[in-house]
Amino acid sequence: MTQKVAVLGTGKIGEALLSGMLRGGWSPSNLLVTARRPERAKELRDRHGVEAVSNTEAAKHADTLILTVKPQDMHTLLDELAPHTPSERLVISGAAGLPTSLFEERLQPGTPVVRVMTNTPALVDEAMSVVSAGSHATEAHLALTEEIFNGVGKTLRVPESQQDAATALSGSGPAYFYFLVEAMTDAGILLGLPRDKAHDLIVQAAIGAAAMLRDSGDHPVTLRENVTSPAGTTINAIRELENHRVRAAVLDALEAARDRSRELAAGKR
Ligand SMILES: NC(=O)C1=CN([C@@H]2O[C@H](COP(=O)(O)OP(=O)(O)OC[C@H]3O[C@@H](n4cnc5c(N)ncnc54)[C@H](O)[C@@H]3O)[C@@H](O)[C@H]2O)C=CC1
Ligand SMILES: O=C(O)[C@@H]1CCC=N1
Repeated sequence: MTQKVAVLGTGKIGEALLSGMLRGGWSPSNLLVTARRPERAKELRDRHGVEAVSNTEAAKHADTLILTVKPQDMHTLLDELAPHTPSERLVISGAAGLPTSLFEERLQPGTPVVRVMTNTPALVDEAMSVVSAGSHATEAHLALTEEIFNGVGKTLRVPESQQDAATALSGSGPAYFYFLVEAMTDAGILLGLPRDKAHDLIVQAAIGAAAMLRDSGDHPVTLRENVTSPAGTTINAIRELENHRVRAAVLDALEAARDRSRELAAGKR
């Protein structure tokens, strides 16, 4: 049977996923999108050749519904979907924080729900999408979810109890690296480099370091030690990072992100 998949609330993440599915060979005729604004629906139709429908039409006609609205908008969407969503639909939530139990309570009894936390590198097929099953999701539902998200990068299954932590590490993770690149580029300005050259140097250092982390098989400590010459330049910088408690700041920062994911689950806006 050909699966029909609908992306509901097609913003940044929804569109990244949609474009990845199209690149991965999904036919536009098997995909539906929904959007809040008619101009956005037209944009998606023009850009990707997919049909834009209402949320209730998507619930009626698609086998799988991928919900990519903000957590704060999910309750309104579920109010709309609940009366029109048969229990055999696979519902995939891409929202931070929200547990599968919330969807199971709001939709028909027995509805299979899968929770996924992806990240914006989906736009360049380098996402990490962390996948957890709700209580009615089977191996087949997880496999279909992974097939969809493998189109935009890698997938990893975790128990749902680890999803808030995964959100802090990998959902939000790219933002920390961008923040660091921004700060390091400013440091280049401080040291007298033109901004474009500073940017190029830092971005290439980031790409090179990422490739080493992925491909060398070496531990990050070894990779850092290999850069850090006795009485050299790097150790002076490392001393300042330690003086400023950057490691402790990272631990606190990711814990704060994890805590916010839990707050979203509790419905805190
Ligand atoms: N931005 C990121 O890096 C990541 C975001 N997420 C999650 O993905 C979800 C979406 O995030 P973004 O794409 O960044 O947000 P976004 O704001 O770009 O997209 C959400 C879209 O949903 C639409 N929408 C809201 N209510 C709607 C409704 N009732 N019917 C139809 N459309 C509706 C909005 O108009 C908007 O276009 C969130 O739940 C977020 O937690 C997950 C991983 C990473
Ligand atoms: O900041 C957020 O809430 C979303 C979820 C993970 C990344 N962005």
